[in-house]
Amino acid sequence: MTDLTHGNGALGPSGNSSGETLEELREQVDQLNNQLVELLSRRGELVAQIGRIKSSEGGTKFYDPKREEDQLRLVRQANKGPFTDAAVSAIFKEIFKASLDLEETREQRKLLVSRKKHPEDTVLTIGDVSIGGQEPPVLIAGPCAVESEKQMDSAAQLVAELGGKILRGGAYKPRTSPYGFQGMGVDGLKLGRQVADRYGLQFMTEVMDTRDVEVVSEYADILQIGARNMHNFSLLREVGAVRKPALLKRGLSATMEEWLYAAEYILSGGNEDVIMCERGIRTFEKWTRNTLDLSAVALVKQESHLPVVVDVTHAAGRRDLLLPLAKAALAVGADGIHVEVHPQPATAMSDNEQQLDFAEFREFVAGLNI
Ligand SMILES: O=C(O)C(=O)C[C@]1(C(=O)O)C=C[C@@H](O)C=C1
Repeated sequence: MTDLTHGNGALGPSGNSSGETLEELREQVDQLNNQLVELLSRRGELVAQIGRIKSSEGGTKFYDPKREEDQLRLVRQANKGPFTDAAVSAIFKEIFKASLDLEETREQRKLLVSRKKHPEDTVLTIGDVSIGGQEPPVLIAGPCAVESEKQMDSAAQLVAELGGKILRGGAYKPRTSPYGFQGMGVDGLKLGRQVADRYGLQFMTEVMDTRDVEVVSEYADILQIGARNMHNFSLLREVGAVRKPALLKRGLSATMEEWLYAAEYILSGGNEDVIMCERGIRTFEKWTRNTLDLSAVALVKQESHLPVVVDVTHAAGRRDLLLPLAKAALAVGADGIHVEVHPQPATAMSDNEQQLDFAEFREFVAGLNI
């Protein structure tokens, strides 16, 4: 039925063609409402049975868009007015939504990232490194970008010497300018892998594109998802489909809820090994590049069972704040610290304002005492 007019066209301004009074008409409407509620209850009971069948077959996904579309088609065919097809469809969509709520139990509606679903801390084991729970905090360090064998080798040697466990280094760089250094790509992945193995470290590197998830997984121990990609749901799904731990940075302006939902994308794909990484958020403050949100660290640790680390390098964008921020992060319960170190920050191909040189890194680690 297609009716684009508004109102009850056939009736004159005085309204009533049957001669019934307002009260009589309202009484009939009340009776019909009762019948509609009764029909809705019967429908609800049937749908709840459908839900039980789906659960008993091991299903966790109750939403079935095709079934809803088929029903909407039949409903539109049956519609003889006066409501428009669009109006009837909207009513049925609400019914489907309420029906879905009936099918999913409270338990099933809890997020996988939530402590309500998983009360114990998740402790990730990556090679010989454990992160989360009561494990001592882990140091993740290395250059912003993989630039050369010499640069990576010297950084990795120092990271290992000072007790770092995870070597970082970007082979694909998300740069503000398309003319900035974009990273060494696969050659950078190979270099990072070789050097990490040489010093007994795990290798973490960023994956930016769904098309690279496979090759990055081949060389890296941890897939980093950068802040700018936290909302890239295709990438999150792709990382959810692999069996490699992922470090998920919080988006520049993401709320804690959005950040946790982003992690939920990965967990719901079957990849349960996610590390949350707070790296500062955009605020009105200009003296720091970002504002480190320590409450997010404490709160996400309360709400979620996943390990949380803090990237102090990007949090403030200033070397002089790295140590106090790292100490504060550990004090509120962070499971690790992420920091960038480069043999010659001044000539680094990216982030030369923020990376520590070797002497500063030694001082930082000594001060941190982890
Ligand atoms: O038929 C189903 O599979 C149902 O789950 C029932 C129902 C419905 O209300 O009709 C509910 C939600 C689904 O998205 C599709 C249909």
